[in-house]
Amino acid sequence: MVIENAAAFSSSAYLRKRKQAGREVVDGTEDANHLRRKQLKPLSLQEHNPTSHTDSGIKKLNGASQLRKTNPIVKDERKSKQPSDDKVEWLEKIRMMLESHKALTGNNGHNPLEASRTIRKINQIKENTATVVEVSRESFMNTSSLLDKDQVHDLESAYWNLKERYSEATYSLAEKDKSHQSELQLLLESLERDKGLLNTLTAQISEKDDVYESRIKTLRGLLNDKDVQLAKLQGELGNIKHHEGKGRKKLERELQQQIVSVREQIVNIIAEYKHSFEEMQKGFSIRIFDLKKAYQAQLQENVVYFEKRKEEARLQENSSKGYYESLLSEKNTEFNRYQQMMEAKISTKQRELDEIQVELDRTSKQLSEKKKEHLMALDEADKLNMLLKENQQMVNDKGHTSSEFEYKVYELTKSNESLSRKLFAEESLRRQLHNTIQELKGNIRVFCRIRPFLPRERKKSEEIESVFHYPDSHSLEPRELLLKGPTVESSLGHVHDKNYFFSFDRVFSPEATNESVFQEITHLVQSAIDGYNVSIFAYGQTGSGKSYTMLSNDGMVTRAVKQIFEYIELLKEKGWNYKLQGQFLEIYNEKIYDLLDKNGLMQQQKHDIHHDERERRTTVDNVRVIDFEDEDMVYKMLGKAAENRFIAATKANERSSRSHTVFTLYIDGWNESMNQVCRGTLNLVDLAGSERLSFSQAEGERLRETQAINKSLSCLGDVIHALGVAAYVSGKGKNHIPYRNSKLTYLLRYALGENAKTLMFVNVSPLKSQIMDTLNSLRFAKKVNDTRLGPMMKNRESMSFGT
Ligand SMILES: Nc1ncnc2c1ncn2[C@@H]1O[C@H](COP(=O)(O)OP(=O)(O)OP(=O)(O)O)[C@@H](O)[C@H]1O
Repeated sequence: MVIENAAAFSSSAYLRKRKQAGREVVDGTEDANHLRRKQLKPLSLQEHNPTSHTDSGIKKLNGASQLRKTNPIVKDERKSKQPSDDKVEWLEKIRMMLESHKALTGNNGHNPLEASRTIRKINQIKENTATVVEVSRESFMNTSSLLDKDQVHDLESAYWNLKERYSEATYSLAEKDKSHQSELQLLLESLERDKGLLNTLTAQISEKDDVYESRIKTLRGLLNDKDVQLAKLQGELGNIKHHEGKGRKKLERELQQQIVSVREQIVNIIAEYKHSFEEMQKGFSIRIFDLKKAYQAQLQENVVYFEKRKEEARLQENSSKGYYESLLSEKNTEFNRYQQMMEAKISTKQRELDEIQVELDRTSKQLSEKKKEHLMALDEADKLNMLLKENQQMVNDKGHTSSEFEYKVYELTKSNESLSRKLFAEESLRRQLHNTIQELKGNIRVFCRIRPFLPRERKKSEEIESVFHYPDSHSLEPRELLLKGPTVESSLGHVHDKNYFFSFDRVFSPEATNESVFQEITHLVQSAIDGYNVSIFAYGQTGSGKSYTMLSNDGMVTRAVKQIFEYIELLKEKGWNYKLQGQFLEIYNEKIYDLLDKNGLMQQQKHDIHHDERERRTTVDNVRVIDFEDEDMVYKMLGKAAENRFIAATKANERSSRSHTVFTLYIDGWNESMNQVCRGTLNLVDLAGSERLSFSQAEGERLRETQAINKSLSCLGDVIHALGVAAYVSGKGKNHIPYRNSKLTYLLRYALGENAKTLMFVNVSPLKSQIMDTLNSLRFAKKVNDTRLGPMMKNRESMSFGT
């Protein structure tokens, strides 16, 4: 029974366990490699404490040795093969390797301190450069009113571009540093696992020692039992020797046999013990050898890997540091060059603007002198008229005609005629000067108007965050707008807000009233009275305030009509008479509708456009043109047009934002005594909503509408652009202007052109959710704004740097 137990413990079971332990080592190594390859989440440096694990492993081993010291048999047997020393030595080696790994990763692996020092350095350079950029930018912003929009825009773009590159560079360095650190952590984690495995194995070895100790104990117990049994038998044998008789011999033989058997058993137990002990020693040595080999391979691999990473990190760091430093210095040089260029431009512009200012002052002075003279002449004419009347009265009263009186009447009539001519000449001069001033301002102008938040929008706190800044709001004529754009992701995955800078002829913040806006267009209305073709457009997405600006009760249309009637009344004194006529058309799906003809509207009457090249006038077939005798007639007509528009629409609200309306006032004046005529037109256009309309989701009627709106708005942009190009190329008129590409541009052919004056309102919403539409509208308006017609702008263009 005892022998069976000992054998079962010694051979197969132990060998099976040893094999298992061997496989665990291999698995452990593979596991660590696998983890490294997979780059699992690293431990933080602070969590890692390799020394404590190593120490605890050694402590356990010492505990096992201690146990062995209490057992003399084990001690003697082990001394011959020295397994315990071997193990201690091997563990000590592993501990040293771990220590050297720790030192390697802490001091010589990829050095995070070095990387963060590099980042700090780069940040410092970046900060310095950013300060230079910021200071320069501010100084440019202060002088930006002296620059044209392209230059300011270029400067702004260069600035933002530079800023973006800096932040990308910084971000990239920080990312690299992060990835190095995480790799480092991963390696530390791998070591941690190796140490864990080592501890487990150490524990297993100790466990085996314990089993071994208890087995020895059992064998010793058995031996003791057998010794006792033997002593007892020998005692019995001694006692029997004193007995007499026949039975003694037999008893003696039996006892002798039992003693021999017990001795044999003892010998077998000792042999079995020796055998199993040798087996265990052999197995233990093999296991130690295997473990040693596996760990040495593993540690060697780690050392090679660390060395390689260290070298890679060093090379990478050197190259990226060099790259960003050279990028920064390149940008600095570029910026300095740009700064010098802009300074040169500023001083040129300053000189040019000074000259223009002098010219404007001179013209304005001339104008006010003429006005004074004109008023004095009016006074004189009144006095002479009075005198004439008095004289005629005297002649009538006295009932006699004297040649003296006739002569006086003749003289007075003559003088009256001369005064009328003078008045006419002065009015002509005023018109000429007014036009010169308008041309100096540019024949295409763009005003940007941001509508206020509506009461219902104020309830949504996420919407009322302001997306606009007004950099020159302190100025009398604010022109600049900064849009805080949508959040974007750079090519390096860096997420940030993008800002867009725009500059227009005027920027009206949400507080601006229709009255203050009209102040800025009153000169254009005056030009229409003076005989020019003037168009005022409202462009913008649905709900951005186009109709409010143009068609509301105190909007541009109402105010323009009022101004025209008041002025033509004044002109009567100067011998000018005027006839005012108007039409109101709607363009929907590239078809024209007459909003003043309800029946024609319902029957979808056909309206063809005709152009009279000589008169530079456009007429449309089957359209009602109303004669206006007073302001009220215009307002009634506007009311009727709004009513008919509503009736014509199947889905009233949608159609109103998806069609263009064109209100045209024909202003015809004549001066009989001077035999002069002047013919001006004023077009007030409320354009269809410019929101980004996707073809993919539209179908049927909606698709047609979308196509029509996109086409006509882009044609409008193309025509304005082509006019801008045509103004600067030689052989004017030869350039093709694509008026025919849409109904809107074809209808407004003479209102959009070299001698015409165009103002575009770009209306934008303050809502954050509509930022992309706002950006699109502002970009379209910028394209229009960049097109300049008129002497001043030609002059400006020739002064700018041609890049
Ligand atoms: N400057 C402003 N002050 C006060 N309210 C305004 C202003 N601009 C627009 N609104 C209001 O905003 C709303 C939308 O304006 P409006 O109808 O003029 O936009 P729209 O661009 O013409 O839209 P649609 O293309 O649909 O015709 C209206 O309720 C209008 O009264």
